[in-house]
Amino acid sequence: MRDAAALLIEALPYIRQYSGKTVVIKYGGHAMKDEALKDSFAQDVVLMKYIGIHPVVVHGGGPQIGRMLDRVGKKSDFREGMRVTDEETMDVVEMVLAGKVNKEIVALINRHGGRAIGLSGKDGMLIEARKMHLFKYLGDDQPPEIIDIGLVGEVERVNVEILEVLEKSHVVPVIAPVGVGKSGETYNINADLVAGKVAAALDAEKLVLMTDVPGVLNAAGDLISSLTVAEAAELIQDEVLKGGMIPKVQCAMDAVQGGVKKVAILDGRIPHAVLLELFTDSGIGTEIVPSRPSRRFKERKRS
Ligand SMILES: Nc1ncnc2c1ncn2[C@@H]1O[C@H](COP(=O)(O)OP(=O)(O)O)[C@@H](O)[C@H]1O
Ligand SMILES: CC(=O)N[C@@H](CCC(=O)OP(=O)(O)O)C(=O)O
Repeated sequence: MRDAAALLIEALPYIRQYSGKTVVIKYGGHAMKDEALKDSFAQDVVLMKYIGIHPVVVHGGGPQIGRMLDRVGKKSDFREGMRVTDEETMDVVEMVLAGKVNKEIVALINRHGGRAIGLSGKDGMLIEARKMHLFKYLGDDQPPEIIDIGLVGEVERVNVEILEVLEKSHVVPVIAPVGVGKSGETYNINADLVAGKVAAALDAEKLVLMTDVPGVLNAAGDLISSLTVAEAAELIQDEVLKGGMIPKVQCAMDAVQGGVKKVAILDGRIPHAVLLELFTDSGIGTEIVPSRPSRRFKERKRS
């Protein structure tokens, strides 16, 4: 009993810090595997809202899209963590993200006593997007090769009006990473990138990116508990970060530089990962900070 009281008291300064503030949570497709974990995530979100924090959920659904593409006989193809998206793939992506996955998370939060509402980037023109191009470096003497990855978008603008209205209510917004272009075209956007832009547009107190590894790992596989923007850029350049971890860390860097106070990448396989990160002294996962002039970054062993 005394332990429970001590735990609540440990949480008190953090509850005071976050109460009345916005926390954006990116809920990745890989962290949605297990029913008990999904329940603990929904409980965390509901508890946050009840104690006066404004949680905003941005979800992924990469594995779910992959399974649906398999069922219709289409292969998944990725470049630098981005799904190559032709028109047929875009239809499947929108159906899975804005339909099935979004409504599943909304229902989950509501089942745990919250009031969630599902939005895609098209609702209220929430996420205005433009086509993304990837550039491949071919040497100093040549222009880079432009890689066309189809209907993949990057966020041009987040129209936060609807989110600001919801902040004043009991409703938790749950956002699917589908964007809308100037001529009404639909874009598939990496969910981490959407979460970063939404957090910056809302001037969020914290951005939490949930994934299926303990956090950012160094070349030896150890967890890096704190990472500056410059150190993160080095890890990308040295190819220590691969696949989906590249846009995740890039989004964390952008968010920090865009004014989000705190950004953490953490293990969504840990029950109540969000609460542990927000409300305990030690936190979990990797925090990304703007700079740390004098100290070397600490590393702790992956448990
Ligand atoms: N240096 C690294 N540290 C941690 N994870 C890495 C690293 N490099 C590549 N990864 C991969 O990035 C994955 C997380 O990205 P992604 O699959 O897009 O996650 P999510 O779907 O949870 O957003 C991890 O499962 C891991 O395989
Ligand atoms: C362009 C792009 O790659 N979009 C992603 C959108 C979903 C996503 O980001 O899901 P996770 O967070 O679960 O990986 C995709 O099609 O898989």
